[in-house]
Amino acid sequence: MQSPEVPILVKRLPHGEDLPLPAYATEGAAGMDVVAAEDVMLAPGMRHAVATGLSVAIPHGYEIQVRPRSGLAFKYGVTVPNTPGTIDSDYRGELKVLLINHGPETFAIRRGDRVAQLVVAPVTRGTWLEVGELDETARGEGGFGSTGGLAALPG
Ligand SMILES: O=c1ccn([C@H]2C[C@H](O)[C@@H](COP(=O)(O)OP(=O)(O)OP(=O)(O)O)O2)c(=O)[nH]1
Ligand SMILES: [Mg+2]
Repeated sequence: MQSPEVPILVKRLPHGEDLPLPAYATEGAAGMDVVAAEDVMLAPGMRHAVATGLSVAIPHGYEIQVRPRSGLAFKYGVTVPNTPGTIDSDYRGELKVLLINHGPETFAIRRGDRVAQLVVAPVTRGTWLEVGELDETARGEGGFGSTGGLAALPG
């Protein structure tokens, strides 16, 4: 089955003019890999908002989520601290990829490297209905491990 496609307006900024647009690496990929538009030396523990050289206009009712690439996280400890980053449909500034280096070594980002992936997603907005009492449930106020630890559930 074909996935629905959402057209997104994209503008290349001067420092991103020669770079490829974010692209799906395979037919079934959920995210488009996005490349860095700058060189960055990311020392251990440091963060950086990596330029992509792109600004976008996402249709109303959609967002773009900026997610880490698992390969960078697993091999180097380099990930997105605000994952999933949110690109609002009304944002017209440069799309940036926030990265943090949790690894022990400086991570060199070269212009053109695929640093994260962009997932286009529908947005569901809520409205508040204020009440005095909420309905009772079996869970109630239990949370944060209330159902037990890592072992399988009994039975
Ligand atoms: O990884 C990200 C996250 C955000 N943004 C841009 C697009 C987004 O629409 C805007 C605001 O993001 P967010 O709402 O997460 O940040 P905030 O700290 O709440 O800032 P603001 O007060 O501007 O909403 O910043 C990025 O370019 N990359
Ligand atoms: Mg915000």
